[in-house]
Amino acid sequence: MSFLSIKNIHHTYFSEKSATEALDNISLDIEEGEFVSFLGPSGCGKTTLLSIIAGLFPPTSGNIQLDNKPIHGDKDFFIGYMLQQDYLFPWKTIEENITLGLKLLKQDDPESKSKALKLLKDFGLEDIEKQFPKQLSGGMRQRAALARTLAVNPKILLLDEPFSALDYQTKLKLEDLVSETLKVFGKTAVLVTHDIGESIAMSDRIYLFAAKPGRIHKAFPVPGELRSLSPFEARSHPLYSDLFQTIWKELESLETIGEH
Ligand SMILES: Nc1ncnc2c1ncn2[C@@H]1O[C@H](COP(=O)(O)OP(=O)(O)OP(=O)(O)O)[C@@H](O)[C@H]1O
Repeated sequence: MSFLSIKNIHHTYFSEKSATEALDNISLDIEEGEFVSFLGPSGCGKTTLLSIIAGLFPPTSGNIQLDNKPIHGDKDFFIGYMLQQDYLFPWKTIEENITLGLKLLKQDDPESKSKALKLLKDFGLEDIEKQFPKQLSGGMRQRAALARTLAVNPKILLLDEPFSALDYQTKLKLEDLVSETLKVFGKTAVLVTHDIGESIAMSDRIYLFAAKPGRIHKAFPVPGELRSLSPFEARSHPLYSDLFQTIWKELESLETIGEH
């Protein structure tokens, strides 16, 4: 079985007056160390699926397993979440924020702590470790959030539009840092994004979702030539432009279908 195995997931949100079918028969497999993106128009169920992978709630039906174990109810599973907002604790220093997860999990042995502090250094945060989040730029705060997420050594990283609130230059730099770090750590990751370019530059595979109900429209493997480059370098490769055009046309066709 694959590292993350999702089989025939359906999800419906029920309220007193209505039922919204958010996901219709989603099946996909992600191998350990792969980087996969969920791309698609608003409301196509990307965040719902990411939340189910995170174990925030179970799907209405279907099966999901991580590392051969069901996700729900298994407290050993370790899932790192990185969001648009950094959610650092404002009253704690950057160093305290990064080591906090270790304390909560009672993993703050000297070795884990020194690994966490090394991340701080690797991410260029060592000079500001005693500062508080509000003293830092958005890019620095996201770097600290990434270090905090990796410090607890999660099995999988779920990235929900983590770059979308940043200015363009910072976003490109952070994409490179995240991509390089995940390759070095061999981490499995799922990125939710609206940005076609970002999904091509960072992923091994892209799932394009369609809406109403949310479903996988098509999967696009990213050519290996791009995977050996940094996201920044990948953006100027001809294969990047080819895939961009292909996905753009598919997205347009989805919108046309939606208009009728
Ligand atoms: N808590 C909820 N209760 C009811 N309906 C919901 C809830 N959360 C999401 N939905 C509906 O489920 C569908 C999928 O939503 P979801 O947020 O997963 O899509 P998305 O692709 O992540 O959208 P976006 O890109 O805008 O964030 C939408 O129709 C949305 O309105």
